[in-house]
Amino acid sequence: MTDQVIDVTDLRRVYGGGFEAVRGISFGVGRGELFALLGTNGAGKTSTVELLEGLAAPVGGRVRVLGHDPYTERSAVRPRIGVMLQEGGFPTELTVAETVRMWAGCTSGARPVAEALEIVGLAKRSGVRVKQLSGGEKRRLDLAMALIGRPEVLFLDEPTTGLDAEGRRETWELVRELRDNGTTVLLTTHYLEEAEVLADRLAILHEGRIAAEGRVADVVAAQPSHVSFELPEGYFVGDLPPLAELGVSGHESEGRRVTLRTNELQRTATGLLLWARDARVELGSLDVRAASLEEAFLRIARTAEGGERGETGERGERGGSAVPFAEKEMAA
Ligand SMILES: Nc1ncnc2c1ncn2[C@@H]1O[C@H](COP(=O)(O)OP(=O)(O)OP(=O)(O)O)[C@@H](O)[C@H]1O
Repeated sequence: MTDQVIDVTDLRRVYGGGFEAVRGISFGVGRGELFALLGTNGAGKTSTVELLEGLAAPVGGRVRVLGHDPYTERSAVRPRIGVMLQEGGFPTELTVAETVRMWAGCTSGARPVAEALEIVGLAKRSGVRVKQLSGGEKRRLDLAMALIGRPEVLFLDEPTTGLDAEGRRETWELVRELRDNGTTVLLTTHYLEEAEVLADRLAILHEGRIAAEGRVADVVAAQPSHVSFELPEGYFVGDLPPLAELGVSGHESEGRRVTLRTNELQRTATGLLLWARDARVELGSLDVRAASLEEAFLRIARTAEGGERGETGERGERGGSAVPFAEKEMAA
């Protein structure tokens, strides 16, 4: 008996017209873990999650949720999972309490309605019609529905879209509590900060493939840091010390603006500043920036669009590697 609650191997999904939306992805999510699926638009997040929820059958590969095939063994899986969709689409004339009660009536072992509303902070709005709720309150109602059956696994599809900063933070707090109480959570989101704050591990999907996967810190650590600056009139990149000696792994320059990429930020920044001091060079708009998840994400998107100048843009190993792309070796 393994504690792998979601187990995906070489999963593939092809739509009617022959379009391959999911191109052989593999990942696992352990019990009580919060796993985030990030991706550029059209990367295949929803297509993947629908396979995990058992809404469609894959054309290839294997999915197991709680040890079962969610499509062919739907009745074994469905009562144990909760799904929060992007658009709940509930009748808007019913009140909040009526809506949850209706849903609870279709769910075995449902929580009491009042408890579900209390969890999502809608207790005081129970008598209000759904059409009168704010966008954020509607999202919380969607979450109440997903929680009604005390799910072991919770699928959250863009749970904070449309929420203001406070609403987003409240939802994060709630999701964290659920995870801390043992619920396994699979989250898709466009908000990098959301993944950074919540996820134990994440995968970045691009064009149906996993471009990077791992703990947030590992995905970030696989990215280079940047030092950018403007050289004074009459200076060029060639006037800098040999870049390899500064620990630089790649660079771009446009006019006098230079950006250095490095996995040794302190060495690069120190070497550059010592050179500038000794050469009496004033570096303009100096910006020293450590790697971030946003950088990892943008880099995947940019490289896929044709590659950054001066880079090879090779893909790293799929699934399990936190290293998305190889850096071009710098010639000294
Ligand atoms: N029913 C369908 N028929 C054909 N192609 C589809 C269908 N649904 C989705 N696609 C295509 O599959 C690809 C992946 O779509 P999907 O909705 O899974 O991406 P996503 O990562 O969830 O995107 P987004 O972040 O924009 O919601 C897209 O190119 C999309 O146009």
